[in-house]
Amino acid sequence: MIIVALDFDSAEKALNLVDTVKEYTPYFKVGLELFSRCGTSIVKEISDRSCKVFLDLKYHDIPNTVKSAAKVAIEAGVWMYNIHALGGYEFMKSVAEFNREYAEKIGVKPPLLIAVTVLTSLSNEDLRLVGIESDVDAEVLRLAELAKKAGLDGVVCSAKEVRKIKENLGEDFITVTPGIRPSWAAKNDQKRVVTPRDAVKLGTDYMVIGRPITRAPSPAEATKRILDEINSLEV
Ligand SMILES: O=c1ccn([C@@H]2O[C@H](COP(=O)(O)O)[C@@H](O)[C@H]2O)c(=O)[nH]1
Repeated sequence: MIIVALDFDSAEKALNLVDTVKEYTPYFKVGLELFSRCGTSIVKEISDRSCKVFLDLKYHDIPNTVKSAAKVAIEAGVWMYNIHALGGYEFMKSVAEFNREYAEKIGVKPPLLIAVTVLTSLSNEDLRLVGIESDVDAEVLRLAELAKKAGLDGVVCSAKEVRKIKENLGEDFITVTPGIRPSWAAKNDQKRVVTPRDAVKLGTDYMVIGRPITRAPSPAEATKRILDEINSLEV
């Protein structure tokens, strides 16, 4: 499944893109730029088009502050949102409990809650520079284990780490993987990249794809090309 990252500076640009590619995928990601510009109205406008919103604000703060922000995401009706696993076990556990309890209180289905492990723009060398001695693979698995124990639904990681996560934590534990790059697209600032075809082979649940689609001369053709490459796996 493809989640298209709507990294735009206006609702108009984002909604044009949604209208152009929603026949290929109903999943869209609203991140820091678009949410800072538009707030929850953009979530409503995308949901009104029968599409699902992954709110990618990567909450990382003390539990009380994040629970207050999570209220906004739950009330807005997002399908999925995320927090940083580095916020810690107690933090993740209390947000997961709050997610279920608050959704029940206001009478909605709890959104999926997932944890960011190690950003796909980071490599082993980058971890060393911030004092983390373990390799990315080991760090991702450790944080994913903690997220599962805390009651989260899944993690954000690179598709490179999906097999290890599924083998250790089960096929049902959701993996959401940015850093997806078709062979014909630029890597940009992503370091742990995987092609869409390989990501599917590795068992990713949701691929997050931004610039290869949104900055393509024809976003619809780029999405179709990616889907054709994935579907050619089945022949
Ligand atoms: O580890 C992470 C977590 C989130 N992202 C976000 O995904 C998209 C990727 O966009 P591309 O244009 O395909 O690179 C972007 O919105 C990031 O904020 C990530 O890349 N890595």
